[in-house]
This record gives sequence, structure tokens and C-alpha cells, in this order.
Amino acid sequence: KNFPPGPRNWPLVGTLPVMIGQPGDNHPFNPLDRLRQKHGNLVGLFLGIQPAVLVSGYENVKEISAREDFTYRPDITVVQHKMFHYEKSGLFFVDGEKWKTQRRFTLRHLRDFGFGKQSMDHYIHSEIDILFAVFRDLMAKHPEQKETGHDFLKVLPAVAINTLWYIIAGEIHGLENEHFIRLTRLVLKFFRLGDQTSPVPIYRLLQHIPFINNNFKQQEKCGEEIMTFIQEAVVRHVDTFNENDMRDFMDVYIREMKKDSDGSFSENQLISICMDLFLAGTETTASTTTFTLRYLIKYPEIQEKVRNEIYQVVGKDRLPSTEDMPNLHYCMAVLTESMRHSGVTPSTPPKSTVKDVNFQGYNIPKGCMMIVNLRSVNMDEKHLGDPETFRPERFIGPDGKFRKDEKLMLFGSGTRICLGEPFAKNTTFIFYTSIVQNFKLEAAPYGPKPSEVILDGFTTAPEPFKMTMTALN
Ligand code: HEM
Repeated sequence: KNFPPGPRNWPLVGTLPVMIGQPGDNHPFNPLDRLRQKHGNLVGLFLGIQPAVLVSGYENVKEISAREDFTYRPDITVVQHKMFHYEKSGLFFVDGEKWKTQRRFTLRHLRDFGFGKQSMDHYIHSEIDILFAVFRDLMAKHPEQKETGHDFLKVLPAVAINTLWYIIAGEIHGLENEHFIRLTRLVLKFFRLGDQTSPVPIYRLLQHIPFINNNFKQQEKCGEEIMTFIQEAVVRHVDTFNENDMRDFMDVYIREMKKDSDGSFSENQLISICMDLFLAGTETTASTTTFTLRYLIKYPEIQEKVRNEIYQVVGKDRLPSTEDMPNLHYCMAVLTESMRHSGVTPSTPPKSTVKDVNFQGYNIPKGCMMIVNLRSVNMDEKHLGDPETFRPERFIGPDGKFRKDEKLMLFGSGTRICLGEPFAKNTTFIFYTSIVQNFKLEAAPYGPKPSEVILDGFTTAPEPFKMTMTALN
């Protein structure tokens, strides 16, 4: 009663028939865009019989994100919960005091190992050296592909994984390591198989129905393999643990497990946290960097402007670092515009309520899923004027300096705001500016132009594309 208005709620399938894409859509979120246009900023939906509300618009999203009532996550089967007998674990899908304690601990101790700090730069730079060696190797081994394009960016996710994994588990994997290459593929596949508005993770019954459970089953398989990789690293850490030598985040967590008397710091919880960080942190940063490079190929004049600023501020003899960020105004504007326009996270992971709640005069029943529409904020026509246009200058103030737009939500907002924001900003910034400093990027003269397709999943991602690179230094 007094639930937000929405499309027709059919028996069993609820509103799902109007939540699927149509021919001509250019973004996975188009069906939800249409619902918002038709029904307004709060749309009542049903994923099967599960009530859900699509929440759009800056004010609504800000309020939902700030209110304690909505900090909960719905009961969704994720691979680690299933493996741990449906006990909620990790960071993303835990609630209340458990979430607060684990989030605080994780953030504090990741920072001790350089997470989101300048002290990480040297490590990011050494990963970039490896990346550049791969680029040069590809060009030397297959010079003929300069005409049709190299698949340069396929190694980027592996580099992103290494950067994060070093802090979590103190390990670096060679890009030629077969096991590691497989892991990288699994992470990407895991994300593409996801679907934020699928009822399958909510209903255990649907998880057993062939065809309907197709994506879910495949995703579960990928997730299990990724979990095994993490579990093995945890076991190695437990076996070699030395109280006097904290090598990485896993060690610090194990030390806490030994001190902890109520069991809230457990091995399962450590595995789940690492899984959450690993998944949340690697695909998102790799996709953001790839989207940015895709825009720079499409707009060569912007690429040139980025390069000129880097040459002026940083020069050619060293790679850009986080210390340069406050002086690279245009580069910051380009990254921000790329994140806004591409929208790797068009919505937050679903939120939920644990009691009946009133929101904007509507009744939101206990257990209702809240689909928080960040895209509606980052593509807000009233605020931005021309949201569909890629225009980094919108973030340059009259003084020529980068101007932060407080009305954007690139990493969510409020209590659950992305835990990895500083790390993600630093790594994507250094990755993309270093590439542009050292290589000219172009569409291959005889190959297809980089695809403009945006892939669906838990996040959105650019469709892989080929390009030509010319070394500049
Ligand atoms: C460009 C890269 C990234 C983007 C666009 C992004 C975006 C987001 C968004 C929109 C949320 C949801 C916030 C909410 O529920 O209100 C989120 C949550 C989260 N992100 Fe990120 N993220 C990125 C990178 C990272 C990295 C590098 C890490 C960690 C290594 C990370 C860890 C997390 C975690 C743990 C949460 C859940 C927080 C919680 O529920 O308390 N993310 N992220």
C-alpha cells in the first residue's frame, strides 16, 4: 500500500518484462532510463515477487545514501555466502556493526600498506614498465598488425589485478603466468555474467531451474575458482605467519584473528573481504582506464591536449605521479569526464531496508530492494546541460584549474561510498597519463574503429578493441 507507482506488476514475473533491453538501446541502463522518464524519480518495481524501488535524481540518491535505514544490503546469494553456508560475509553484503567494524579495519590497514597513497606510486610505475614492455613486444613481434590494430589493452586488467593484489597479499604475478592469465579472464567473465536486476540471486528456487539459472551457474563457477585462488593465498599466509613481520593486509588480518575472542575476525571473513576487494577493485579500474583511452582515440585533439599538459608539467623523462595530479588540471578533467560519461557503475550494488520505512511520502516495505540510480545523477540534464556530450572543459573553472563537481557521484555517496576511491583515482590517473605520455593512440588505418558498445554486467565495460600505438619517447 502506498508503494511508489510503476509499470504493471504481472503474476510471477512482476515488472521484469519492461526491464529488458530493446533493439536500438545504446546503454544497458536504457530500460531503467525509460521507466524513470515515464514514472518519475521513484519507480515501484517487482523482480518476480520481490519489491524493488528505482531511486533516481540527486536529492533522492543523496538522501537514500545518507540514511541509516538504507545502509543494508538485500539477501542475495553471492558465491562466498553460499560457500560459507549462507552466512553473510565480506564487506559488500554485510550489515550493521559487522559491516562498520570490518570496513573500518580494512580501510585503516590497507592504507598502512600504501592503499590510495603516494607511497604506492613506485609500485604502480613498475607495473607500467611491465605494461610498456608488453606493448613494445607486441609491436616488434607483429609489425604487420600496425595496419589492422593490436589488442594492446588485453593485459591491462592483469596489471590492475597485480597492483591491488600486491597490497592485499604481497604477491606479484608475471603476465606470462598461465594460472594468472586464467584468473584475469575469470574476473572479467564474472563481471559480464552479472546482472543487477536479476531475481535469480534472490530466490534459491530459481537457482536450480535450468536455462533461467544459466548465467548464475556460470558466474558461480567463475567465483568459486577465484575464491580458491584467494583461499590458497590465505593458507600460505597462515602457514608462514610471523608476528614480527607484517608483509601485507592478509598478515595484519590474521594477527587480528589471533587476538579476536568473539570470532568476528575469521578466516572465512578474510577470504570474503579479499574477494570483495579483488573483484570491486580490479575490473572497475581496468574498465575506467580503457574507456578513457577509447575516448582519446575518438577525440585526437583531446589526446593532444592531455599530452601537451603532461609534457609541460611532468616532462618526458619521468612518469606522472599522484603528486602531479593537482597540477594536471586538464588531465584530471578528462578522467572525471570519462568516468561520468562512461559510467562504469550506473547504479550502486542494491541497498535494502530491514524495517518498513517512509521515503518521500511513500511506504517502502521491509526487505525492499533499492536500485540506486547513479547514472541519473551523473547524466543529469538539468545540472549538466549536455550530459551526452563528452566535454572535459565542463570541469575547468574560469581560472583554468580543475573544478570538482560536488553534484556528481562517480563512487556513490554517503555511508557506503566506495572504499577504494583514492586508490582507483590514483591508479587510473597514472595508468592513462603514462600511456598518453609515451604513446600516440589511434584507430588502426585498415581495422575497425574502436567499438562504441558498452557491455552489461555487474558494472559496464567497453567492448574490447584494437588500435595502433606509436612510441613517442
Ligand atoms: C573506477 C573504479 C571504481 C568505481 C567506479 C567504483 C564504484 C563504486 C560504487 C559506485 C560503489 C557503491 C557505493 C554505494 O553503495 O553507495 C562502490 C562500493 C565499493 N567499492 Fe568501489 N569503485 C571503484 C574501485 C574500487 C576499488 C579499487 C576498490 C578496492 C580495492 C573498491 C572497493 C569497494 C568496496 C569494498 C565497496 C563496498 C563498500 C561498502 O559496501 O561499504 N572499489 N564502488
